[in-house]
Amino acid sequence: MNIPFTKMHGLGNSYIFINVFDFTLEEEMLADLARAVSDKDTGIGSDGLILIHPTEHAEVGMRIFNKDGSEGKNCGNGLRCVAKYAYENQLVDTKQFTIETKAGNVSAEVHGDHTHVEEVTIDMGKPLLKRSEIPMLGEDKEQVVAEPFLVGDETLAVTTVSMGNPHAVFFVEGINEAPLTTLGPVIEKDERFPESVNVEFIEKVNDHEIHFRVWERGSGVTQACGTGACASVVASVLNEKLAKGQEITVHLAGGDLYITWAEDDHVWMRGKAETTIEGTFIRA
Ligand SMILES: N[C@H](CCC[C@H](N)C(=O)O)C(=O)O
Repeated sequence: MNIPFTKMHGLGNSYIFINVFDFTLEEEMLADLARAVSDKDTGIGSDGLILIHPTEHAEVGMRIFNKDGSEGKNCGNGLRCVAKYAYENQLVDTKQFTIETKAGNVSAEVHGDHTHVEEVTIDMGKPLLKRSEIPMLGEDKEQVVAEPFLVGDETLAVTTVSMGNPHAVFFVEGINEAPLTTLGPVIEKDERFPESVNVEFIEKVNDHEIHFRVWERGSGVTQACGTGACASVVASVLNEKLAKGQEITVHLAGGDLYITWAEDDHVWMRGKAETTIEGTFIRA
């Protein structure tokens, strides 16, 4: 089976995009296909697979699959790439449009023209903050903010935020020493998170900047995570480290995202999206 694809990334968080407006993929092959295209040796190499699909609920739809084949419900870097692709390939004819995700619709605005979109702004909607909405097990209380979290022989302080997908955010001193590859995979699969969890370690730089590193559910260490950057700004405001209504520069390994948790509770994300490869994946 010859499958046309486009490889794109948001700050180095790369996905293989397949436009299924005019190309049919069977549902039962998607998890295996995500694993296959993501493999750097036998596939194309990426953090996962994203389908760009028609929908009656928005101008365009996005489904995201992680490197391990699991399906996520939202993807900030993926959304910016989908918006770029949709406008450049004239799936949409306006610069502002909606994109359907498994977590609901978001609004996108592309910056550029039909020949090249440089940057995209997404209204990611409102974060979900109740323990049961993350979801996270434990006594049901309004929010999980700086809650003691025993992992191994360490007691960390966890703040949880959902952007339609679950995030566990931890503040560290010295981002380059964050226990990303040691505690990341352990926390990801911790039984307190029945749907697993994306794990972020962040460090405040000043009132307008944070450093950010991520261990992603189903993909491991990635260069960037848009929903994680949104969750990290929300967590920082909840911990009174940053102020609501301010644009925050989030320094991710792959570059900077500009995130604002607005007074109306909507989270805004602005950043680049880039295309690197167009080709055909040959699937036995
Ligand atoms: N990299 C994505 C997040 C993928 C989330 C996925 N790992 C999951 O929730 O299972 C982003 O830019 O938001």
